[in-house]
Amino acid sequence: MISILIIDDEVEIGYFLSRLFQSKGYHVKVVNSGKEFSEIDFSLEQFHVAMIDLKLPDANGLTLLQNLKQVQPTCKVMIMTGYSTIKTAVDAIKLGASDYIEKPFDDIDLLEKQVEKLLGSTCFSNQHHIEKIARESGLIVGNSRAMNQLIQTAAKVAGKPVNILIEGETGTGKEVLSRFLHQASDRHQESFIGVNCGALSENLLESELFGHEKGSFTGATQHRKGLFEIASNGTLFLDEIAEASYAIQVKLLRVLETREFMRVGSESILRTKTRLIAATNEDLKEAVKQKKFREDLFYRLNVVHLKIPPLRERKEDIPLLVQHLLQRTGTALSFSNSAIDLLQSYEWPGNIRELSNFVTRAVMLADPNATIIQADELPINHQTKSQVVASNTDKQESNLESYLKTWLTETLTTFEQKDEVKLDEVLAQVKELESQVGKSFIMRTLKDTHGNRKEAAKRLQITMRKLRYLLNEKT
Ligand SMILES: Nc1ncnc2c1ncn2[C@@H]1O[C@H](COP(=O)(O)OP(=O)(O)OP(=O)(O)O)[C@@H](O)[C@H]1O
Repeated sequence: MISILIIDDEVEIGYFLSRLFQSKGYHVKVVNSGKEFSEIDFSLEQFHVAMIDLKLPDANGLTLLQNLKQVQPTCKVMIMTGYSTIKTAVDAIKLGASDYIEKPFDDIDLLEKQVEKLLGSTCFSNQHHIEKIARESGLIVGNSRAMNQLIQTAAKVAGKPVNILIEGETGTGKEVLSRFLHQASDRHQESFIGVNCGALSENLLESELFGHEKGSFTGATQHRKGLFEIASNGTLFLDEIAEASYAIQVKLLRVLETREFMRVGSESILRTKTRLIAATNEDLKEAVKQKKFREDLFYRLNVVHLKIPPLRERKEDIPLLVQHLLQRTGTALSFSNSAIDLLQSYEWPGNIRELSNFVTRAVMLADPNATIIQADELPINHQTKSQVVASNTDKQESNLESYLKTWLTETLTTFEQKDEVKLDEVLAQVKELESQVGKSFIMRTLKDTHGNRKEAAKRLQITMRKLRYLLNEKT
């Protein structure tokens, strides 16, 4: 693990730097005086980079630099000085420092870059750290250039105190990416809380976000903290932000501008330090043009914009994703190369969520004695490359016909049998039919709308809530 030593008598600076570098997964040791420095056992602790303040109350930074270089010659040293002159900087560099930086730190980017540069010349790389966090967040980066670039950018902005807007079709991994951003930030030990703006009514969403006082509305029997309060030191993920009503948008804007809010039914002002990540599967800019989304809120949220490409545009990621999804089911099964080829020829309108459901079903249906799932066992009705129809067991889209036939045969057989029939079971079958028919229509429409759920719900004349319900997702 990369180790960084900070030597500074200003406790706040030590704290700030340790948070900054700990959030990158580095080990950080802070000492506040020459005395504390002399107490370090360098035979036990190896440092890759040391940041030394030139002015300490009981020691000269240049002397500490020399002492450190004697015991750990490979450690790179960055001098920090509030009284930077070319002379002291040149002196420090002559004595073995690799770089210097002026205090106060106006440009944290520059500071990070300078330290990364020093680390780059040691044996560790930032890439290693990004991969570790991605793994911990359940995010497979894959082999595509687009995803790799996206994750590099995400890693760079994760630690910055800026709002982030994630855009991507349904199931592309917006929530997974936001978890990665949280994990890669210095808030990773605080809470990460997500809320789906489309899944709650306006009143419920307001109370969920801001909390409420006892008696503020019918049913408010207790006072309740809102997510801006609960996740004050952490990250708040607002999924499907375009679904937030105009009134909620106004309230969100106020919190983002002032960091202040009030619980429903209260007049006391509360403060929040929540870091906000919003996600949308529709073009928010377009929603602004159509006056459905507030422009001022859009600009507040869109400080950093991360767009996740749909799976059909990064099919080279499918092998690694499939491997991950298989592991997630706990199976030892794998897919043959031709099976992977087949999966890569499908368009996946429901993106990784659809792929994930597909893998789970393929595992469930696999021959119990098999170790490899072959292409011809896959429930994909493969017509022409890149123009695949759909899966039988998904019972979605055009295979609806075969599902209906099977359903009808099974139901008629039950009807014709003379033994006792459990009507409840038959009715459960009818419910299943309703759900599968709904799902098929939705999947077909999602394909037509390129994954735009709102548009799909509009075309099918159902609410977003119903759409999600029929897809067996969050309600
Ligand atoms: N890069 C990825 N690596 C591994 N799994 C992923 C990745 N992206 C998405 N998934 C998986 O796909 C499923 C959908 O992901 P997620 O909920 O993050 O998508 P979403 O874009 O937020 O969906 P929605 O628009 O419906 O809210 C989850 O099971 C998630 O674990």
